[in-house]
Amino acid sequence: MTRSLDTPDPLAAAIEPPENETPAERWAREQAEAEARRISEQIDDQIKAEKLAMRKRKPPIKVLLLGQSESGKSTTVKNFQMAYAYSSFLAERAAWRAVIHLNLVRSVTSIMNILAQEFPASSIPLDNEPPLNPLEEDDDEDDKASVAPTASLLDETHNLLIRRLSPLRDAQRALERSLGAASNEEVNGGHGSAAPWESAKFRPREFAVTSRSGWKAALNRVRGMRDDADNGKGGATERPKHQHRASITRTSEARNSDSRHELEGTELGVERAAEVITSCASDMHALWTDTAVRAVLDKRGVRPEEWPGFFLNDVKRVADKDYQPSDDDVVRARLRTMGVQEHRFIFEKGSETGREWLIYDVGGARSLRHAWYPYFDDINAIIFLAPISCFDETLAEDKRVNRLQDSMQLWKAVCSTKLLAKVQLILFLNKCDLLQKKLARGVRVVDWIPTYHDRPNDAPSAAKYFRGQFKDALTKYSPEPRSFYSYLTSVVVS
Ligand SMILES: Nc1nc2c(ncn2[C@@H]2O[C@H](COP(=O)(O)OP(=O)(O)OP(=O)(O)O)[C@@H](O)[C@H]2O)c(=O)[nH]1
Ligand SMILES: [Mg+2]
Repeated sequence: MTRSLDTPDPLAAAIEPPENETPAERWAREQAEAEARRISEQIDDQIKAEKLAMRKRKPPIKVLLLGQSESGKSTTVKNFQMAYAYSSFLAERAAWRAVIHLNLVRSVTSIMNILAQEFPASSIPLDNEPPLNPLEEDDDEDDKASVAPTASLLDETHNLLIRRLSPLRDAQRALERSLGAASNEEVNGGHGSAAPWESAKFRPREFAVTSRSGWKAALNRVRGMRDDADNGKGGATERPKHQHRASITRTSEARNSDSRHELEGTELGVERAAEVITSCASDMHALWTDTAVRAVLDKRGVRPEEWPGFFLNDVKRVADKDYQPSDDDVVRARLRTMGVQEHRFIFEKGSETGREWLIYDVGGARSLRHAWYPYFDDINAIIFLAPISCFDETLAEDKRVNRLQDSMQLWKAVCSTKLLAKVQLILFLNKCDLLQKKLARGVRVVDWIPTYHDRPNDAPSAAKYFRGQFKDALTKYSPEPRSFYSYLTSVVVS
């Protein structure tokens, strides 16, 4: 449709001064127009300044964390976040409660499974899951936990105690359902190479969840709903800052938009589990402090204190109905990483203030390593974690493989990867605290690593020896010479 030229222009008519405008009205109108122009120019200037700052801003630093499962990668991210971007750590802290509850319940049900074996004609139902020890699977013939029952140290009171604790199995299942696949420590299909990416190159990047998506966002939302309900507020009220943050990533939105119904299911599971945990608090404490129970665990060579995510020493606090995780609890909590997680931090202090860091935290189990390769491109540094306390342990996913040996194979593969030839490698020889404890109680390195020969069986000597092995591998396998940076670390204060 065309407009005839003598039809008045509606836009011009709209901004034309009104007819019969008085001088006072005209003055007011001109003032308003001048103010509008000033605001518009101010916005233009602001946009220009932001564009300039964006251009000047240094590119983000990209760090990839590598290492076998349970080497401490995610714990390193938490430490990093706590030290340099504490507000984002704080925003996520409450969401860890469900993970810590699951860690606690898992320890208890694992101990219950071990104790049940002390009652040969036991009427105590043995659950199929979880495994006897989160570090071990229960079908292993060599498993120390499957020692044949001898004259039992336990009596009917223990039997009753275990029965009273049986609701924890439902709580465990509810928490596992709520937290999803990452809550399951068993990794299937892990047999094979230490560096499966070598035969799986050039795969597209796997779907990456950010630290603020998935389970954390879901649980944060759940908390938000609960808070709203507690406060008698509707869903439209302003949510805490971290929930806005959770909703800005598409991935979290996509996952969480499923349905309110599903989230309510999650909420019910987590909250119901918390109630069960609170009601079992004194029985859990009684179990853990019972001398006969400790003697059975000792006899079977089981050391729950060394399990990842061990909270039984804090049972009264963690099982309290008003429990909120502390910083330290979050660092000690264990949740397996699935796929590759991208963490984005803006430094809040130090000389790097304002600088953006991207940290990629990978799943370290053998079956998850094929997903690493796409992240080797365009990376500034790799922090490689090798837990050196594990010299006498085997992989959860392949019981034939010694954990230290697996770390070494992985390190050699990373050192020799051509795509990483110019990338700075930083080695964390981690879990030094556990190494110290292990050697102090008499475990001998030479019994597991014959080339250790007659060196002193203390932590500094063992760490020095392991460090030397990793350094030699770097020199031997790097496509071109590069410096060796290594640190002895304990990323958890124990
Ligand atoms: N005592 C002690 N525990 C540690 C140390 N580093 C990590 N842990 C614990 O070991 C467990 C596993 O650590 P994570 O950081 O989850 O391991 P990960 O490398 O991310 O494992 P995946 O996600 O399976 O690849 C957690 O419960 C940590 O608290 C350490 O230096 N000392
Ligand atoms: Mg992890």
